[in-house]
Amino acid sequence: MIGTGYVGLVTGTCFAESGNGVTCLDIDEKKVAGLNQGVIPIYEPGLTELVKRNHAAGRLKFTTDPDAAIPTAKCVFIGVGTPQGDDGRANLSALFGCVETIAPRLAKDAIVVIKSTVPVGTNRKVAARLKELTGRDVDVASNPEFLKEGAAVDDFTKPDRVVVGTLRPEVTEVLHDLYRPFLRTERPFLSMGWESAEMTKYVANCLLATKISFINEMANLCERVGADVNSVRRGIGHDQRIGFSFLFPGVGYGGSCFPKDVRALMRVAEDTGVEPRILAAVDEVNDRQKHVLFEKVKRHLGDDLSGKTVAVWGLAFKPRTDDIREAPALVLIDALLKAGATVQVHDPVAEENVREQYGDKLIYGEHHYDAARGADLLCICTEWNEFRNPDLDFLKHTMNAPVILDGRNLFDPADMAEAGFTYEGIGLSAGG
Ligand SMILES: NC(=O)c1ccc[n+]([C@@H]2O[C@H](COP(=O)([O-])OP(=O)(O)OC[C@H]3O[C@@H](n4cnc5c(N)ncnc54)[C@H](O)[C@@H]3O)[C@@H](O)[C@H]2O)c1
Ligand SMILES: O=c1ccn([C@@H]2O[C@H](COP(=O)(O)OP(=O)(O)O[C@H]3O[C@H](CO)[C@@H](O)[C@H](O)[C@H]3O)[C@@H](O)[C@H]2O)c(=O)[nH]1
Repeated sequence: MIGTGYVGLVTGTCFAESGNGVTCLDIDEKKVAGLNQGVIPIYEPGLTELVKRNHAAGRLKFTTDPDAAIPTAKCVFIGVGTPQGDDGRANLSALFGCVETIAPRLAKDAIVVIKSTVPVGTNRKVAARLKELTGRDVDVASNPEFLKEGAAVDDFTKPDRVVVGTLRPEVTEVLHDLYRPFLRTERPFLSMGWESAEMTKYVANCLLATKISFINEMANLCERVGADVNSVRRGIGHDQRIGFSFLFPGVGYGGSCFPKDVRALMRVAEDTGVEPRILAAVDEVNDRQKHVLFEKVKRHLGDDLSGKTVAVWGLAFKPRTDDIREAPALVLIDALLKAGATVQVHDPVAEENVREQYGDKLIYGEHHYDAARGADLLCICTEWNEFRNPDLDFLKHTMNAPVILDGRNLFDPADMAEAGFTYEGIGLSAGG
């Protein structure tokens, strides 16, 4: 397994858990040294125990040495990052770097499996490059990953479906066998061509992102017309054609996937002469949504925030992860700092990552109540469970003013008014 990030470490560990011998290869020496000592570089529920158990059992190894990982492998999974490049396209330099590394070391019948999210055409290019480098046809399979951070182990071991794109049925069979332990209870294993598998990953993410931007736009509209988006959600969600999932309004989607994948598919569309109108709107609505809380802050405290203290609860792009890539909270924090505010923050697990980026520009509360102490206003950016039932009386008396701007709609406006708070969510109305 090449790459020990969210996808690589979870995939490698879960394959080891189902009885396979897995060697994880990464270029990050610190990460690999840590993993060999049981230090898990990311926060992901349930992962630490699995890594430690399989490492101790000798089924899961970590190395920076390609010679220790590649020559004996029957399948070589590539799960390195494919971040957004300068022009919005996916940057595939790490992926093709791996191809150069593995080519001279590949066993004769090894299958190369691309797990990273890659634009259409990439598997074909990888196969062509491997042929140039090895002088033979190497089996290449597309196997996009659909796990969510914060629920990665669960998603991997109980997938809604597994998608593989291959050229040969024999390759499909090897991957089917590998995934069989996770496919009991009739979970589908879907085999298709390279291009379809590559597109499936982008289409899934872009549709989910579209739902979020759509409901965010509707929430903003609800606010203007005095409707309540939660009531509207109930009103539409029971229609089985619509459903309830992924229609929670908020401060915009973040993370290492949706933002970059929407933009990468836009570039693919443009490159092939299709104008990506919906994708462009999804991206633009999301960028704007990340500023909605700051606009609300200014309405409450004015444009100049010097001398004001603003608290921010939740820094990760979603709960149960320490990942702050493209996190909406950071857009808010940047705007608050620029306007002169003192910013006091708390996140149950992402604080260390934020500290690396912001240092002493922020005040870090050990507890969420510490971050709110003395604040003129509290913003909520991530729906961590521990934020859902605060001691409102305590909060009211320790804040400088009882004002909450809730980017995740954790509370009922009527309850908050009764508790003596000025409270605004996203698209909420006191009338319900
Ligand atoms: N994070 C998710 O939830 C998620 C879910 C599904 C798919 N994906 C996709 O999976 C891929 C990986 O994402 P991630 O979040 O796990 O990335 P990540 O940034 O967390 O980890 C990538 C790892 O690859 C390593 N690496 C980079 N170049 C290398 C090389 N040449 N050899 C060995 N190791 C190398 C890095 O050191 C790092 O440890 C991306 O394409 C992403 O779009 C991510
Ligand atoms: O109703 C919703 C659902 C999500 N979000 C936001 O959307 C972002 C992404 O959330 P989520 O999808 O849960 O997390 P990711 O870990 O980014 O997972 C997505 O991206 C992965 C990487 O490609 C895919 O594998 C997953 O299937 C896909 O859900 C977060 O900022 C959430 O706050 C909302 O605002 N409203």
